Amino acid sequence: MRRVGLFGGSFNPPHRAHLALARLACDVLALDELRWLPAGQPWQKPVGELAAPEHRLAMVQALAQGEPRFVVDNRELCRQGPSYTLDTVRELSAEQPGTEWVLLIGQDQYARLASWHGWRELLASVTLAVAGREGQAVQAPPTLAGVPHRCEVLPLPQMDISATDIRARVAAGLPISPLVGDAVARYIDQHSLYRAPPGH
Ligand SMILES: Nc1ncnc2c1ncn2[C@@H]1O[C@H](COP(=O)(O)OP(=O)(O)OP(=O)(O)O)[C@@H](O)[C@H]1O
Ligand SMILES: O=C(O)c1ccc[n+]([C@@H]2O[C@H](COP(=O)([O-])O)[C@@H](O)[C@H]2O)c1
Repeated sequence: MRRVGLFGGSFNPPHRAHLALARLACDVLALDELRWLPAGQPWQKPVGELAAPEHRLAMVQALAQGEPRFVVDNRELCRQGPSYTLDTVRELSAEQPGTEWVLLIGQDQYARLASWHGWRELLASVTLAVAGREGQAVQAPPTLAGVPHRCEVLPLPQMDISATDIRARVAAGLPISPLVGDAVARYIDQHSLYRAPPGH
């Protein structure tokens, strides 16, 4: 059976921890393909400083280029309304029956999974692959106690990188290439993204 990784995010902007997580998942989980899925409306994120869909798509393409197993999928950017992962999994399952779907998330999202739209059906439809984040080891949250689900742990070394911090650094005029790579840093600079201080 084909095993395909699904990696959704606001990617505002995408950064090196995302890339490390995606590469690690491909190798450790022997994925046939990994699909990057930038979210159109990440409905649980505070609105405001979200770069336009075309910018986030271009940055993901820049970060993900050159890896044969990576596919950048823009379906959530094209869809109206809140981006629900369950909608995407349903669509993909209809397009590619007989595929095992592996959903990549960080521990921060695992902890909140029971707040996602249709989370019980989602958990029945995918295998989770979870990476620890900011010192938080992978741990099933109490809200999922007693809920059967498949979960693999991704042994990602701790990477203290967040898109929030990167946006703050851009606004403060600090360098970000080590955090996002040269191509994404150049894109952000050329399109004057994230220059206003957060909250403005
Ligand atoms: N440093 C990291 N280590 C492990 N997982 C991460 C890391 N950064 C992001 N992720 C995971 O990648 C996915 C997409 O993340 P997202 O695009 O929201 O980036 P972010 O850095 O968390 O953004 P923001 O700071 O704006 O909240 C989420 O599942 C998140 O948990
Ligand atoms: O489906 C949902 O209800 C849902 C709720 C919260 C987050 N998600 C997805 O989880 C991924 C990471 O989200 P975020 O907010 O950390 O960028 C992204 O693909 C979101 O669409 C999905």
